[in-house]
Amino acid sequence: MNADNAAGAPGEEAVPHLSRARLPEFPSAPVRIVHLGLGAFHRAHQAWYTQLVDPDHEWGIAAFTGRSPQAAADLDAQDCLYTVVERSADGDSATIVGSIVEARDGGDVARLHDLLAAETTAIVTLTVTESGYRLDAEGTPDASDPAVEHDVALLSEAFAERADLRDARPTTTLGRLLLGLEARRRAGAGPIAIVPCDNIADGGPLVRRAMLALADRVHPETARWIADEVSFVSSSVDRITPRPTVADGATAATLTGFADAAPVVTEPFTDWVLSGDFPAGRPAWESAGARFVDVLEPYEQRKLRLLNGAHSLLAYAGPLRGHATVAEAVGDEQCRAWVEEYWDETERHLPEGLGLTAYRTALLERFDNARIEHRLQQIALEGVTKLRVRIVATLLAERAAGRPGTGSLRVIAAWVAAVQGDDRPGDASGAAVAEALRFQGRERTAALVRLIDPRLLDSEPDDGSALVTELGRLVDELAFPVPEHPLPVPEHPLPVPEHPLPVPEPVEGPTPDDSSRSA
Ligand SMILES: NC(=O)c1ccc[n+]([C@@H]2O[C@H](COP(=O)([O-])OP(=O)(O)OC[C@H]3O[C@@H](n4cnc5c(N)ncnc54)[C@H](O)[C@@H]3O)[C@@H](O)[C@H]2O)c1
Ligand SMILES: O=P(O)(O)OC[C@@H](O)[C@@H](O)[C@H](O)[C@H](O)CO
Repeated sequence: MNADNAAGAPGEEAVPHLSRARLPEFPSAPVRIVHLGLGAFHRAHQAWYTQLVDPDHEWGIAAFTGRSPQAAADLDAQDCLYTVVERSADGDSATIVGSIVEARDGGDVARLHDLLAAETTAIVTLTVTESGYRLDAEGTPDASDPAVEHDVALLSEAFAERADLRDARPTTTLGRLLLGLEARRRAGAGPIAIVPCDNIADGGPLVRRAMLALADRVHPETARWIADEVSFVSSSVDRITPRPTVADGATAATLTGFADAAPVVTEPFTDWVLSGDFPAGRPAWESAGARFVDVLEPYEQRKLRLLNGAHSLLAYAGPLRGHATVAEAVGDEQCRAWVEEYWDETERHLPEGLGLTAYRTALLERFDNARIEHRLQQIALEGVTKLRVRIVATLLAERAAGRPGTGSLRVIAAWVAAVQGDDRPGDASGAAVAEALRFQGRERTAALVRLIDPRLLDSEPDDGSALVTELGRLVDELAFPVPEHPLPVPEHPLPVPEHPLPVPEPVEGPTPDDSSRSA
């Protein structure tokens, strides 16, 4: 074995790296799917489903990173093979996955161009995080974001001049996707499906509107082609997949016998519900349990509001009570009671027939799995966008029904407490959060709420005054909790001296008032 292609300290038996030459059962399939956002979740979910349903190796994935090229380099070094470790409360099992056949730096726009211009490419999936779409509260590309404006200017020039698009360097996800779609239009390569797989609501129509708005600003002819030829598919995705750790490589090697620089650890549970058309074909994902439905909304709302909403609650309230992971936080009776309170409230605004009692029980079991080390710090990132998606609808509905919405308000209160703390969670809206924090007291609270969604204040009869008061009370309660056990009362009260302390005799002399008189 070549020493360059094996892991192990001197003296230890070397563990071979994953490679297709060693594992001929994983031949490279031709690329038919392009993925944007090569992170842990894509590897544990869409790529895993694709492998399960593609025994003849017809559906290869070319995956692009979003920001750092590292994940692409790590995967590329092992022929894009990697290990999915399924971690239940009882133990681990491993699967090697080979459906990703090309891993690229997201900046390699020329390759993205060529892949989308190919008729054989049928699907683009995305997992670039909620804030990676760079949308404002109305769901249009955020015109106050300099990166969005940079791409609009750059692509307007490139599209108008019919320049070689391979030379253009847009930096945003939607800008890059628009370049790829223009390449497809010019090549006459036909229709294609775009499938956002992030935790966003109504993802197909949302990304379609955003894409059309962007294209309309850049080149209206391209916008018309997208409206006619591109299908935007909504999907609700679920599989808890924490950020990988160094220890995961060792686990993967023990389970498979291969060293792996890009393993993922995930829970056994998985779910994928999709709605929309695939005009150029798709893998039979339903054979691995994915469901294709006409109306996605109920499944999506159940998942985003119950699972992700509770995750956000734990992510902000948990650390205030000393917890670092989901399992630790949900094991705390107080946090669990807050989750139940939030769920009771959320349930009132979910459609019937979704088996919510069983769903909640199953969620608690999944959260309780302490072998999945899902760090609250990771979930706490990007609170502005996440709370907008996960919490706002329930809170608006509760307030409209004349109820306080305490369970949902508490999630926002916990976020307010977190962003006011020393270790503020990272956020693409960080500058706006910092701006809001320049205010004090009620004004600060109102400015922070307005960032999440202005309707939370504007839809209130008193312009949100009572809501801000209630929020302030909840923030105080979270940040300065009343001790659960009041300070102990000594069993034997301090003895009262039998003889009171002697009162000193008055001292003779002038008082301050006397001084003027004595002068
Ligand atoms: N991890 C999970 O448990 C899970 C489950 C369901 C859905 N998801 C969805 O998948 C997303 C990604 O999760 P992950 O675990 O793969 O995260 P990750 O950090 O491992 O990967 C995220 C990917 O998106 C890219 N990215 C991040 N911010 C970006 C930006 N602003 N612009 C462009 N690209 C950007 C990163 O470079 C990376 O390629 C989540 O945000 C969520 O919407 C995750
Ligand atoms: O991945 P994020 O950062 O969008 O959100 C963190 C978690 O709430 C989320 O990843 C869940 O684990 C996931 O949605 C479960 O399917």
